[in-house]
Amino acid sequence: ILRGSVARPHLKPYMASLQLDGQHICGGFLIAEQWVLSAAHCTEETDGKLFQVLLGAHSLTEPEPHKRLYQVRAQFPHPGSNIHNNKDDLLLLQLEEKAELNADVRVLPFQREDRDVAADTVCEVAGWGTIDHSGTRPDKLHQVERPVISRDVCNHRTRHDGTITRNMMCTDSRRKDTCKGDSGGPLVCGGVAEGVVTAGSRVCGNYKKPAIYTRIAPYADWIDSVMASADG
Ligand SMILES: CC(C)CC(=O)Nc1cccc(-c2cccc(CN)c2)c1
Repeated sequence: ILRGSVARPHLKPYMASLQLDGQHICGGFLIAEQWVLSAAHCTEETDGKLFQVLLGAHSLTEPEPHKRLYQVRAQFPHPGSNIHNNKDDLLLLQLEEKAELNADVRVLPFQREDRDVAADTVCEVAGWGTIDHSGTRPDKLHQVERPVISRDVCNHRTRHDGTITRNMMCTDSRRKDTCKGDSGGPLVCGGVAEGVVTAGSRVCGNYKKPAIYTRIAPYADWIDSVMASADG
């Protein structure tokens, strides 16, 4: 998160850190006791290895009461996701067991009504992604508030030039923005997850390249079907 602030500890108890060999790679969030939602492009550099999922954390390194690293039983990238574009950039992770829910570990509801969030709505996004242009990675969770911008503005020739589909949404990226390592985290508007951070142009803090999110509502049926099929 560029030019945000340190989050209030454990006030975003749905946040997950997707890790490989103890290193934070991407964000994610708890959508059910045994399920985390993130971004499919986070698996681009994992060479087929499964993530480990850290829940209940504020600091990535310090001991905290309800912090716990969960093994992943299976990962389900959306079948339409690919490395060439941001389409269907969603990843469902089934935890090896149900997460123990408590004050620091809680499920975040996601939007099921497929209707655009109004432009200028101020939403918030959090993550352990880089916090400056030198690529400094924070130990503590950061957050930032960002206004939604309309799909038409985001698709302008000088911005994302028509690549933003109905299944995506954008927020203003002037100065304050998401960045490397924030992918997979939720865009929360009015306490509900409306979008999942995607890397898009992999540029941060440039107003010409608004932040892009995969809208969740259009994928509610896919999410439900994967959870139902794997839960048995
Ligand atoms: C395997 C993946 C972690 C590789 C990757 O995602 N790289 C990367 C590099 C630079 C910026 C970003 C990035 C992320 C989230 C939002 C944005 C845009 N604000 C950029 C992402």
